[in-house]
Amino acid sequence: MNRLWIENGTFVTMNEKAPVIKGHMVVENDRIIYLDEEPPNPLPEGAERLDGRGLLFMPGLINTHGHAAMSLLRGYSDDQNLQVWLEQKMWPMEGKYIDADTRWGTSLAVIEMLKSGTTTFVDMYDRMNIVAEVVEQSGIRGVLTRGVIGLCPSDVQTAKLEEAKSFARDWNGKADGRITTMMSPHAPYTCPPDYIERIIEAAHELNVPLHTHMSETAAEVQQNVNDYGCRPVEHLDKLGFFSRPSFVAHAVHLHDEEIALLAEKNVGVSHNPASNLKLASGIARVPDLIRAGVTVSLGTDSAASNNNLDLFDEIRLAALIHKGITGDPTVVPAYEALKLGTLNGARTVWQETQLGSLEVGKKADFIAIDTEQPHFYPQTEMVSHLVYAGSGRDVKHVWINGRQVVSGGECLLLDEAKIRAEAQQCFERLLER
Ligand SMILES: N[C@@H](CCSC[C@H]1O[C@@H](n2cnc3c(=O)[nH]cnc32)[C@H](O)[C@@H]1O)C(=O)O
Ligand SMILES: [Zn+2]
Repeated sequence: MNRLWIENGTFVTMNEKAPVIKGHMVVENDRIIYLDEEPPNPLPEGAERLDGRGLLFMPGLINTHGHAAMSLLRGYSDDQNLQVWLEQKMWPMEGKYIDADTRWGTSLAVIEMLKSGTTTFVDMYDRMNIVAEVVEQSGIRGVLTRGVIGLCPSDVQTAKLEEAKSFARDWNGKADGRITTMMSPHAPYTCPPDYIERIIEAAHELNVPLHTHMSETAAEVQQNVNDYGCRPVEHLDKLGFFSRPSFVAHAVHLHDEEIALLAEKNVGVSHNPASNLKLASGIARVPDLIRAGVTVSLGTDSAASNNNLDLFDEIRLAALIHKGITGDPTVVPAYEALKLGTLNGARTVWQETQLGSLEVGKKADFIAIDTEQPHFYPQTEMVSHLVYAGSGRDVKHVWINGRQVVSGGECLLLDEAKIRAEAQQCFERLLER
């Protein structure tokens, strides 16, 4: 049995009953078994002890949308809109990817996420067996899905669908339960309606949730109206997408009725503010979504449209841009922003009972922030400091499923120098290929 006793720490729990606790936490194997102001009594036998002074402990961040392997394309195409970026820049390069690119691109993304405090990430990509292997090895938690683009002959569509099904079936619950799977049409504009229906049917068959990109740009919404006579929300609803547990990425361009429908059907929204700003897609109606009762969480999208995978940036952006665009400084206050990156992420990926807050009985997925730095002083409103002054660079230690995966800012289970070197080489070879 493994026990860890953290003494005299500050815990931002994200549990509304006791949001900040100065005290002690005990982890046994993969779970939190004690969290209180008083020291545990009796003292946990044989526990490793950690002096929590100067550290702030909080739940690991949950990144609910991304494409990890695209980190190889960081900086490859900046300052373009989605359509040009995707069709003229990303797809041609991704078409040249080989297994090694996915492996080292994903590994690069995973070390970046771990070191900046993300303990669970959603990944929609291809060659997902490789992604799952990286997840297995790195200790991170992944909600993984083989996204499919259906702009191809029907035999290729079928082959991709079968690959996505096998992946979802084979890897669900693997890596000590750290991996769960979903099915995903890439987007309504890249998958014909009958293909989306087949994907939904497969999700029913396998009993897994659904994920997709939706209403990211105004142009995409207009195209949907031209092609199918309705906007993407209605389109997906008619196809039966929301009949399964599901969440969508972006949801930037929404009418009131669409927000109401997402709330009614319990569809989560992964808000990706940096990616949406950089590709000039727009700004999602986050305060309205929250007010309507939609579960909003945060995603980085890929490093090719962000350009980093530090979820603290998304938290800060979510807290700032909606104030700016609504003219109301009370929207998305600090605690709410932090909740989007933690508890709401857990809710979005259907793991709210296990993740997203520090509570007895939940999984031990948590991070330690080094608060002995000028930007955390005076040490008063620590939630405010985390959101408005903090960043992923302040993360010192990370535990996932009770296992320490980052110590003193270094990944314990992955060779960071090798990953950086391999990623560099992969990119150079991609350019030559
Ligand atoms: N290559 C697969 C699809 C993989 S899903 C991941 C896809 O999402 C694309 N992608 C990444 N970011 C975004 C975004 O913000 N909006 C739409 N697509 C994106 C990315 O370029 C990649 O092609 C196939 O052909 O079936
Ligand atoms: Zn995306």
